[in-house]
Amino acid sequence: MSAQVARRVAVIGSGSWGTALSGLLAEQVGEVRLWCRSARVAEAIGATRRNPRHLTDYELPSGVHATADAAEALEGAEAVILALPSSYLRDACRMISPLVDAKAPVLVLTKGVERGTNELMADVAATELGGAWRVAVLSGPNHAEEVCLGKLAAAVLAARDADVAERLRALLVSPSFRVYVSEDVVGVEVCGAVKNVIAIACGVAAGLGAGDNTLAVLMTRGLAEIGRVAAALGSDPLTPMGLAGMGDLVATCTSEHSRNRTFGEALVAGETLAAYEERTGMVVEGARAAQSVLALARGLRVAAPITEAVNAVLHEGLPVADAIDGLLGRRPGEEFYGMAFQDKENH
Ligand SMILES: NC(=O)C1=CN([C@@H]2O[C@H](COP(=O)(O)OP(=O)(O)OC[C@H]3O[C@@H](n4cnc5c(N)ncnc54)[C@H](OP(=O)(O)O)[C@@H]3O)[C@@H](O)[C@H]2O)C=CC1
Ligand SMILES: O=C(CO)COP(=O)(O)O
Repeated sequence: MSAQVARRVAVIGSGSWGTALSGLLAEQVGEVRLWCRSARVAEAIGATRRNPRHLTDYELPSGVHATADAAEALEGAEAVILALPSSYLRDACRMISPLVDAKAPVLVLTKGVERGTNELMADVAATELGGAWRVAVLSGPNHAEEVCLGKLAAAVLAARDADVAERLRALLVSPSFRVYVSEDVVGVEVCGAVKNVIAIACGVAAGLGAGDNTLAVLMTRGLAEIGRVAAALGSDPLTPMGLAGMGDLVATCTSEHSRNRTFGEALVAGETLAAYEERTGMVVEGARAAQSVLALARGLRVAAPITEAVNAVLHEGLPVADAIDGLLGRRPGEEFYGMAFQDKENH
């Protein structure tokens, strides 16, 4: 890879974000090879320059070459971008592992915590592809629907190795996409996973007719929840205040583009998770993260009441009204209990 750009990078996953990011990368990179799960999708992109399943109005630049052949996608790739839902990340990493250059930096776009292991996505990628030093994560208020239109957005790219961060940042920066860097991989990942759960709660509240004050309370107490989990994992207390935390929380909890928020609204209207995902063809990561974030929080002995309520509604059959009663029945105490600067016994 040259100091600024690469000749070729691979994007693994052709959902909304993999599609939009491929277009963004094509501004800096000679060739972007986009791996699609389905040969039909790859062929359609080749023939029409459009992804038939996601962002269907978006015309991909000619520098993006779609293929369903993982070996072709990864051949000569100087960097690898993983744009898959959390449920499929480990299997996909295992599938591509023999094909990835051992020195290529790996950027994870997935926002979630793996179910069962409660591992963060960068850890899954590092285990399966080798080398935590070369694995970075990107997070922030980045709805694909807006990024592909060139509407101004910003993200934080976190890596343990400053050189890896700079090499990956150079691939992505553009006049419409600002990329900041951080060393706090864990904090950035916690923000991205937990905000999706809070966005479902906001969608439920909005669907029930909640006012702006209520939604602001949910977001702020959601940020406290993010902060407690992140602090308990030893991450930088400032990270939740940044693009991956507050920035993405606000975008996801308020945007019409958010699957998590609109799923919350659909749930109140009577739609199931399976029906929503089937209808939209997209993932609601917060529904999965509700379980794994709760398990993580319990293991760390930190309170995550909103996550607990969302999990109980989605996975334990608790009626929404009872979940709300449970949240409102909690006594409001110290605003910042359980944060880094407080005694851990207060969690
Ligand atoms: N969309 C966005 O704006 C953003 C998304 N993210 C994160 O990026 C990650 C990817 O999300 P996104 O691009 O939106 O995905 P989408 O919700 O748009 O699409 C779902 C993706 O999952 C794929 N898929 C479905 N079943 C399988 C399977 N069995 N094995 C492998 N892949 C499968 C689909 O493939 P197919 O197309 O063939 O059906 C499709 O690519 C998520 O973690 C999300 O939170 C992060 C920032 C922004
Ligand atoms: O992470 C995202 C925007 O930054 C996408 O959020 P949703 O998955 O809720 O659409």
